[in-house]
Formats: sequence, C-alpha cells, structure tokens
Amino acid sequence: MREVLPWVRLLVGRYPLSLLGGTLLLLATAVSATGLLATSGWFLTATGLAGIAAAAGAVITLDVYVPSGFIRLFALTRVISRYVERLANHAVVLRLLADLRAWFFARVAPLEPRVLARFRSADLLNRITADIEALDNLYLRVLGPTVAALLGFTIAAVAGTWYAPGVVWPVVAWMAAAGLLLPALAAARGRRPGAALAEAQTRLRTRALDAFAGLAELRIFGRTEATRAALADTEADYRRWRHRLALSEALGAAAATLTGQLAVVGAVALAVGVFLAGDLDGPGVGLVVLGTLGLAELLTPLPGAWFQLGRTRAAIRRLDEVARAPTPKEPAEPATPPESGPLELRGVRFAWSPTAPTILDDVDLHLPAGTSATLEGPSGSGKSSVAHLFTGLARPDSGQIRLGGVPLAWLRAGDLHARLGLLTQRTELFADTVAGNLRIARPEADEAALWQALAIAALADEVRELPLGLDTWVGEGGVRLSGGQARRLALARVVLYDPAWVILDEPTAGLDADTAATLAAGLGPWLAGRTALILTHEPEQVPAVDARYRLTYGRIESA
Ligand SMILES: Nc1ncnc2c1ncn2[C@@H]1O[C@H](COP(=O)(O)OP(=O)(O)OP(=O)(O)O)[C@@H](O)[C@H]1O
Repeated sequence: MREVLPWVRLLVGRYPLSLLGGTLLLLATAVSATGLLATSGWFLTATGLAGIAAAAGAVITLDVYVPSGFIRLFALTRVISRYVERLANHAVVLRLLADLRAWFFARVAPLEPRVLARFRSADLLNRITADIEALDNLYLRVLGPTVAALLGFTIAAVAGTWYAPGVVWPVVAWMAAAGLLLPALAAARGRRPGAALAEAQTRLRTRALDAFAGLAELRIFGRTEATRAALADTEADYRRWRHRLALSEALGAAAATLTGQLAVVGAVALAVGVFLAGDLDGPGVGLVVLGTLGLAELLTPLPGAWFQLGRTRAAIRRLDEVARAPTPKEPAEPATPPESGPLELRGVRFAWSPTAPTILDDVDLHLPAGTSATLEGPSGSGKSSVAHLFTGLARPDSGQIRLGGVPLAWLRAGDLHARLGLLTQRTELFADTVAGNLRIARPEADEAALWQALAIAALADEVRELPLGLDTWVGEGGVRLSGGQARRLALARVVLYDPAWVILDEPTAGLDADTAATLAAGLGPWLAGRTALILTHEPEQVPAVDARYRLTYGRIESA
C-alpha cells in the first residue's frame, strides 16, 4: 500500500478544502439517512403503541408535529446533501484528473529518448488516459466513503453514550469491525485481478493502435484476419479480468449488505433485551432498529471500492514507472545563453547503452561560428545520434558539447532549444493545416512569414496551387502530403523558427534532383551567417558548405 500514500498526498494536497467538503457531504447524507430511519422508527412505533393504547380505552397524548418535522427535515437534507455531494465530488475529481494529465505530460516531456524508448506510445496513451482515470476511485470510492464511515460510526458511538448504549455500542462495534475487515479482505483479493486488468487493457489498446497504424501493410500482406483474431483474443482476456473483478466486487457488496442486515437482527435482539429490562421504551426500540438500518448504508459501498483499489494500485505503479524515470537535470546555476559562436564536440564518448555499439569514441569537432558543414557516413554510423547529442535529447557518456563556447550541461533546456533548430529524420507533422504546422515554430508568425519560410523550403509554389493554400489540412502525420512535401514542410518549420544554430538531418531525403537543387538554392542564402551541421547521405544535393566531415566507427574525420 506504500505506493498509494504519495498519490493520496498529491490528490489531497491540491484541493484539500473541496475534498474535505465532499467528505463532510458524504457524512451529512449518511447522518440524514440514519436520522430519517431512526425518527421514522420512533414515530411509527409510537403511533402504533398510541393506537393500541387508545383501542384499550386509555387517553394518550402524542406530539406528532416535532417528529414529523424531523422526518421532513431529514428527508430533505438527505436528498439535497446527496445531490450536492455527487455534483461537488465529481466536479473536484474531474478537475483533479485533468490536472494530473497535465502533470503527467509535463513529467514525460523532458525524458531522454533512451528513457522514453522503454515505453511505447500506445502504452503512454493508456497511462495518461485509463491509468489516470483509475485514480478517481481513490477519493470518490475509497478515501471519501471510508473517512465518512469512520466519522459516522464515531458519531453513532458518541450518540450511544446518551441513548441506549447497550444496543448502539455493540452494533457500532460490529459495523466498525466489519468496516475494517471487509475492505482489508477486498483489497487483498483485488490486487491480482486489478493488476491483470490494467495489463490486459494496455495490451488491447496497443494491439488496436498498432493494427490501425499498420492497416495498409496488414492488408497488403493479407494479415487483417490474423490481426482481427489476435485482437479478439486480447479482448476476451480483458473481458475475463473485468468479469472477475465485477464478480468479486458484487460478492463484496453482498457481504457488506449481509453484515448490515445481521447488525439489524442483532439490534432487534439487543433492543428487546434492553426493553424488557426497562431501560428503553417501545418507540426507542423502533428508533435504534431502523437507525441501524440507516447506519449500514455507510458500510455497503466499502468492500467493492477497496476491491477496485487493486486496479487503482496497478495504475499507480504504472504511473510511477514514468513519473520516477530519471529526468535530465537542469543546471543549478544556468549559464547566460550565447547568441552566436561555434558548435563543438570535445572528447565526446557516446553509446545508447553500455551494450550498444559506440557512436562517438573520444571525438573532437569544431564548427566555427557562421559556417556550415556536412556530416556524412554509412547508414547506422550514428549521424542522427550526433544530432540528438547537440540538441540535448541525449547526453554524452563523457566529454563536452559546446554551443557558442558554453557547455550544453550549463544551459537550461529551454534556452538551448530557443537557439538551436533541428530537422529530425522522422519529423512529426500534426493533424492540422499547413499554417498550423508551421506556427508550431512561431505561433505569432504572419502569413508573409509563412510564405517566406515555404519559399526557402521550395514548397511555396505547391502550397499556392492547393485550393485552400495555407489552410490545407495535412491529415494525421501529414498523410495528405507526399513524403517529399511533408519533409519540406518540416524544413520550412525550422526555417520559420529562425535559429542561430541549425542541425538538418537528411534535408533532401525523398526529393528528386530538380527539387533538391531548388531547395539547395533557397536554403544556401538562409544558412549564411548561421552555424549549421547537415547530416546527409547525399552531399552533392545539399547547399555548398564550408567543410565536409565523415563519421565512421566512432570517429569524425574530414571527408
Ligand atoms: N533513440 C535511440 N535509442 C536507442 N538507440 C538508438 C536511438 N537512435 C538511434 N539508435 C541506435 O544508434 C545507432 C545509429 O543510428 P543513427 O540513426 O544515429 O544512424 P544514422 O547514421 O543516422 O543512420 P541513417 O543514415 O540510416 O539514418 C543505431 O544502431 C540505432 O539503433
């Protein structure tokens, strides 16, 4: 249960007053329900006894106004507090979940690619949606009702000090014991199916997303039927765990109801005993017996909720895995970010993992300010990895990377990224318009600036010919554009960003010779004055550069 406590603190710490208010409303609902039944029990018995006495010829006076007033009051407060409680508690929990999603995204965003590579996108999607959603159980069904039940039982025990302790105390003791035992049993039994359900749900979502993302390939290779069958199996597994969880939850609820009913039977037996001893009058018997029925309402939801805690705990463990992943450390005293200067590697060693091949083996590279260079090398030699290093997305195992003479380790990530532009090999286009995709780089850019960036990236003419121009929808991942167009749109985004240092990974990949030449002609003047490193297989297609380097077997040498 240790893993749950930090999350309880996190949740409670955000909206302590709202959560306290919600719990008190839960308590108010239970007090009203118990009060309603208790006063009804008293009133019904009193009127019944008065009727019998009247039939026997006795003269009886019974005040009907005060008890019926209380009955109306409790009936009213019960409905109102239940309504307000549902509204308030769900509102605060939805707000909490929204906050947690933003918090989770902020934890994931700075993770290094080698850490992020441990989690698949579909898995992260499941964590930020289903796992965070599972946390609603923690307050709504576990914390709130449990605290309300404890307070309710305490109030009942205190009330018993004045009224019929011989009945109230044993009844409360029985319910409190059941209130501890049943949830504890439920929590223990829910652990395994809860964790299995979380895993089955992730498998289902990952499989479904994979199937949709790779639909074209699956169709071409005739694997849609096999994929459908695999999805159906995963779905069946998911359903099985859901069924098990629902069944056990129902058993827990039944056990709680039975405990409550036994308490009522016990209350009848005890109340009759106390009545016969002359310590309780007839209406008092009705009051404690029906009051017990009301008190049992506090117990009923607990086992089911604690059973579901297994699912919540599994969600917490999965969220912790990401939240506790090591985030790159920001410098304690960040350096003033440079505005220009060379791009350098000094004695840099880097491998993606201790068992992976060495990408850079004690490498020095000096790119003077305002010059450009290409870095060539066979596929897999590590060119893109060098881009990751320069942008701080990966950290060297030893040595220093410097920007304008300042080691990257001394710069805040935000300061570095404000000055260094990167075109990655697999740049993501968002499901948005051409303009929307460009404005990721500069949200306030006007249309003239967008057209200028497109012209430099040799894409302006093609966009102008589209019926909707800049407002053309590019589709998910830019599917409505050709591969080459998508690449140039991504390049135009870097151009719009206007960085002093630029790293372009394969800017001409997928372009025919003519388009590549137009691109080189536009890009050349834009690169002038910037410090640029172009990673490429096709050095003849990129703009003229000041130096050419080659990366092989962990060394960078002049080409
Ligand atoms: N994010 C990553 N996590 C772990 N390993 C990675 C990562 N990116 C690249 N690698 C590994 O680093 C090695 C070099 O890959 P990289 O993409 O840097 O080479 P490249 O020279 O750019 O290749 P290409 O010319 O084919 O694009 C490969 O073995 C690859 O598996």
